[in-house]
Amino acid sequence: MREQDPVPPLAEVLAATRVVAIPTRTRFRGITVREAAILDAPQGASEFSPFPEYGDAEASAWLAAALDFGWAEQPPVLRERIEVNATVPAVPAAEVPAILSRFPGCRTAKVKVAERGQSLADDVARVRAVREALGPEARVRVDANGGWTVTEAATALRALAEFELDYAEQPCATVAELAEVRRQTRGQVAGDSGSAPTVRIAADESVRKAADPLAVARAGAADLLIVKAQPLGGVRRALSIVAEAGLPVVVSSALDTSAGIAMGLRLASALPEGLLAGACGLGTVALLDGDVTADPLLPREGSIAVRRPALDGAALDRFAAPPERKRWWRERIARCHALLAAPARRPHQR
Ligand SMILES: O=C(O)CCC(=O)c1ccccc1C(=O)O
Ligand SMILES: [Mg+2]
Repeated sequence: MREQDPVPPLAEVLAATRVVAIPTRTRFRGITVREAAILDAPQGASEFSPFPEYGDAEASAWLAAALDFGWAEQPPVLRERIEVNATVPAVPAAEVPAILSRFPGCRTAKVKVAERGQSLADDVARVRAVREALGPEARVRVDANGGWTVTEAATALRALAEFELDYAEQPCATVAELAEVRRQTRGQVAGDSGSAPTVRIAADESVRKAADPLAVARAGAADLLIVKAQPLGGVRRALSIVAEAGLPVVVSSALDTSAGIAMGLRLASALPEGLLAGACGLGTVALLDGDVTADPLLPREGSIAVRRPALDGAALDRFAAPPERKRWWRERIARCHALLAAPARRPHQR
C-alpha cells in the first residue's frame, strides 16, 4: 500500500475476513495444514497468510499486501498468462512422477533440497528423478531455503552440476554467504576447462525477510531475485523494489490459496518486458487438498491465466478453521492493522 493510501478501517477488514485451514496433499516445509485469512474485499478476493510463527512486524507487510490487493486499484495487466514451474517438495525420488503429474505441461521444475534430516544423496536422487522425468530441455532449479553452509553449498552444487541447474535458490542463509557461494561457484567455472556450468544464485529469504530487500542486489550477492507479493507489501511495492534492484526476477508465492496466487499472477503480469527470468512459482495450489474457489488457479499446459477467483461459500464453510484458530487470526489482523495505521511505526519504511 502506498504511503498516501488510507488503510481500510479494522471493522471493515474483519467483516470481510474468513479464516480457512486447508490440508496439504504432501508435507511441505513441515506444513500439513495451510491456514489463511481470506478477504472478500471490494476489488475481489484477497489473502493474508503469513506463516503462524512470524511476528507481527513481519506479518504486517503481508497485511499491507492483502489490503492493497483487496481495496486498491492494481497496475495494468501486460500479459494474460503466466508460465509456472512445478514445485517439488522434499519427497523421496520415487514420488517425483506423481508430484510432477499435478503440474501438467510445466517445462520448469523447482526442487526442494537441504531438508533437515535428509542427505545430499537424497537431494541428488530427487533432482535426478526430476531431470529424467522432464528431459534434457527442461529447466530444473533447486531451493535450499538457506539450509546449507558455504562449504555444504559448494559441495552440493558440484554434485548437482551434472543436472545443469537453472539456478540455486537461497543456498545459504545470509547475504554474505550467498556472495561467497556465488564467488566460489564462479571460481569453479573459471578454473575448470569450461565444461562446468555456472550455477546462478537466486535470493528469496534474503529479499522477503530482510529489513532492506534491496541489500542483496546492492551487494552483488545474487544473479536474480525471487519476489513474493505478500511479504513485500503488495503488487505495487514489489514492482518498485524490482525496478530499483535491476536484476531479473521470478515471482513466487507462499503456498497460498487461489486468492493469494491471484496477487502473484497480477504482479507477474505487470512486470516490464524482459525482467521475468522464466516460469514463476505460482502453481502451488496443486499441492493443496482444497481451495477457496470452485475454479482454482491451477497450471494448465504449463501456465495460469491472470484472473481473480470467485470465492465459493461452500468451500469457505468446508475449510473453515476451528474457532480458536479463527480467533487467533482475527486478533493477529487487529494487531497488524494497528501497526499499519500508526505511520511512525510502519514496517519496512524507507
Ligand atoms: O516457488 C515455488 O515454486 C513455490 C513456492 C515455494 O517454494 C515456497 C512456498 C512457501 C514457503 C516458501 C517457499 C520458498 O520459495 O521458499
Ligand atoms: Mg524459496
